[in-house]
Amino acid sequence: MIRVLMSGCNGKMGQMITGLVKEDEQVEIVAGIDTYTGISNTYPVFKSFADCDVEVDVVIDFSNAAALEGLLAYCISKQVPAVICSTGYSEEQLQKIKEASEKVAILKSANMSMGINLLLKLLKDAAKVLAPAGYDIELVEKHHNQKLDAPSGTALALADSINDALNNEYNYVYDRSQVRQKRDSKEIGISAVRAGTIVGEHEVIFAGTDEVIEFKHTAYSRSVFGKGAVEAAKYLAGKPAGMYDMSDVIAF
Ligand SMILES: NC(=O)C1=CN([C@@H]2O[C@H](COP(=O)(O)OP(=O)(O)OC[C@H]3O[C@@H](n4cnc5c(N)ncnc54)[C@H](OP(=O)(O)O)[C@@H]3O)[C@@H](O)[C@H]2O)C=CC1
Ligand SMILES: O=C(O)C1=N[C@H](C(=O)O)C[C@H](O)C1
Repeated sequence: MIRVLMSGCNGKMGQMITGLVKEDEQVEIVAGIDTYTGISNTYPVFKSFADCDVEVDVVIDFSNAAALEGLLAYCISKQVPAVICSTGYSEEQLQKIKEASEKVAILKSANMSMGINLLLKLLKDAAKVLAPAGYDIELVEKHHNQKLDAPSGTALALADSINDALNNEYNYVYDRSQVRQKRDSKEIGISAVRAGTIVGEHEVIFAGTDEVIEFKHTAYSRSVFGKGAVEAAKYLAGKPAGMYDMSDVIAF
């Protein structure tokens, strides 16, 4: 049995995974970390990583960027791999994650669904054909009204995947409200909508002269993220130090 420490266990994703692993014979949650204490679980819940004294094989984190320091310190000192699914990290925090991966196994992914991870690959091919032909690239993401960060981690990952295929020559434009000039051809526009209970929608638009191609992914349930995270935890438990992502877990 793989013993999971669920970071953010009392949040939307933490509770989704708590439900999912009840049906899984290979994985059990043996402890949780959360600042919110309004939910009672079948496992002990600690307010911080420093308080956790339960032995675990892997951490799954769906909490908040503010939890990163404690998470990395715990994983390095206990030599426990981490599946990091939270979003909204600063450049400095991303660098800390990279440095930590030299000491312990880390799998970081802003989106654990199969669909988005396939899209990350497909977009590279599309961008290599369409960008040189003069197509403009825009991304629109839509999420629920409780989401803290914008744009979504997934939107940034999709833009990075496209930009990577285009020699990283593109700049990201998040807010056009103060812009008083025409669109530059080497930009990727990224727009965010926050409304209701939308689980997650990402649309990538390649717009040329008289022709538009759109790639769209819609998550109808958080289970697509939860299932991916549990598979990632099974994959990562026992792995040596290094930086991993969902392309290591999902074979296309
Ligand atoms: N990679 C992926 O596929 C996905 C990633 N996400 C990301 O996962 C994160 C969590 O999402 P979601 O479950 O919807 O959010 P929620 O706000 O529902 O849950 C987060 C939980 O973490 C707790 N928390 C906040 N700060 C800390 C901290 N410093 N230490 C410990 N616990 C903390 C929150 O408590 P409190 O309420 O007291 O703040 C809350 O209970 C977000 O960053 C989101 O973008 C979400 C879905 C899919
Ligand atoms: O906060 C969410 O809900 C989600 N966050 C992730 C992100 O920021 O990309 C993934 C998913 O879209 C849901």
